[in-house]
Amino acid sequence: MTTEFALLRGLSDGERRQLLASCTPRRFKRREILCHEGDPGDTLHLVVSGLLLIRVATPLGYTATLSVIGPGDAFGELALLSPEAKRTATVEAAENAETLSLSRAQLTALRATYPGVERMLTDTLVEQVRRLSGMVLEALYLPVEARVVRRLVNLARIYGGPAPIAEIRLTQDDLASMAGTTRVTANKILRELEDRSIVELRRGRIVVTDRRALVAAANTYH
Ligand SMILES: Nc1ncnc2c1ncn2[C@@H]1O[C@@H]2COP(=O)(O)O[C@H]2[C@H]1O
Repeated sequence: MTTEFALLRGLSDGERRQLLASCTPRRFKRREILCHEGDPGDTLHLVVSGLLLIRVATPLGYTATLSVIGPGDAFGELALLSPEAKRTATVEAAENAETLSLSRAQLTALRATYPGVERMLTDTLVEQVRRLSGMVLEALYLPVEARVVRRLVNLARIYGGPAPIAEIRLTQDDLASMAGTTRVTANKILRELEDRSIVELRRGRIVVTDRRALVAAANTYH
């Protein structure tokens, strides 16, 4: 089955074919770093397989996991959009992964020829602004329980697809940093969910055993 890339949705079939033909297939091993925060970047990656962690250094000097991306997602577009820009995050392979990469030079050539590519880059920025303002709203106005539960719902989708049970292969530290809280608080919320038979806590992973109940719990905060 071919991966459908959200980023390429607005392109015509011809434009999409041309763009994919310019890409270079790359393979990464689990724990390999695909790019470092602060480094100059000149490659856009489309994720074909595997899951990748988006990490940043916090103002207090910790490394926080912000997000997990997987097949059909893209990363690296931000540093490409401005010539001097540095990578805004470190991207690490959570498991073996494959991407299709496109260099700045290739993208520049495609931009000059295909109008859909220019539109695609604008759409990407609009999407980033929407995502970031959503995150700010959540961080400012949702209680911590809601943030943790909503993150779990999202991660269950990424790790479990349509399956009724989702095994999220992340630590409680990762979940805590994605929800903007401490491990102690995240653990307390997870234990309450465990008491309600919604999740099971295992070493280095969180198993969502009742996704329907988890979604219902997330909806109680609307
Ligand atoms: N909060 C985030 N959620 C998802 N992806 C992100 C986030 N922050 C940065 N990225 C991606 O990580 C990439 C790191 O390199 P770039 O800054 O070029 O482009 C960045 C985005 O594609």
